Amino acid sequence: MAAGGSGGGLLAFLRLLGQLKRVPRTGWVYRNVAKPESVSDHMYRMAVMALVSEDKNLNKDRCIRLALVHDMAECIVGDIAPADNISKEEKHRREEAAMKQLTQLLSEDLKKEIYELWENKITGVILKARLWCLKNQEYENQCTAEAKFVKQLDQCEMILQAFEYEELENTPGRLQDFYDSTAGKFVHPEILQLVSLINTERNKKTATTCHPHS
Ligand SMILES: Nc1nc2c(ncn2[C@H]2C[C@H](O)[C@@H](COP(=O)(O)O)O2)c(=O)[nH]1
Ligand SMILES: [Mn+2]
Repeated sequence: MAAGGSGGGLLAFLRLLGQLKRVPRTGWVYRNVAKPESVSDHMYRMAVMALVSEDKNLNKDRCIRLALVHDMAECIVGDIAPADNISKEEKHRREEAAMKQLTQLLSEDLKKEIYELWENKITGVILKARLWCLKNQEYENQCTAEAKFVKQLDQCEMILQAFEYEELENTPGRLQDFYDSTAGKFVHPEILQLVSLINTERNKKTATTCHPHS
């Protein structure tokens, strides 16, 4: 690891990043989940989900990097959930400023690498984003197959976590809205297969609870 321009930049970057371990995922906080995971918990499993992908058409290394970077700005901005009713433009503005603050602590090469990986996260099209696409920016504006795959991992990891909370708290079906809001958003075959497995396991639990004597 090369320290950033100011030498102490790398340590400052890593300490800011460490805040992700203490940022609870807002979606669970709003639903009163007892011990909500952190943003880094979420991104770690996403990175492993990318690691175990067998799709040879995807650049797996790039997917892992995108997963590790996609919510990085939340160490400064916090975890903005749809329920916060903050516009995509305002969310992007805050996260863009945070990513600039974070990456300016690193060397020029690393700054460019990490900032460009992050930039392709905007869903929907903004003219500026299209220009970024041309410069091959990644996650923020869903330019590449890898960015689209990682976006689906983002939502798949979330519904898997919702199922696990329902199991842990023995409240089958309680977090149904996470399933409703992501319905139809999964396209990649591997992710569709994983979502199907999650739904099968989850439906068993719900069925058992509805008819405890069955
Ligand atoms: N209730 C819902 N909450 C959602 C949904 N999509 C995301 N979220 C939550 C999960 C996180 O706490 C936060 C942002 O998630 P990102 O991974 O996009 O940073 O919002 C949803 O569909 N329903
Ligand atoms: Mn995420």
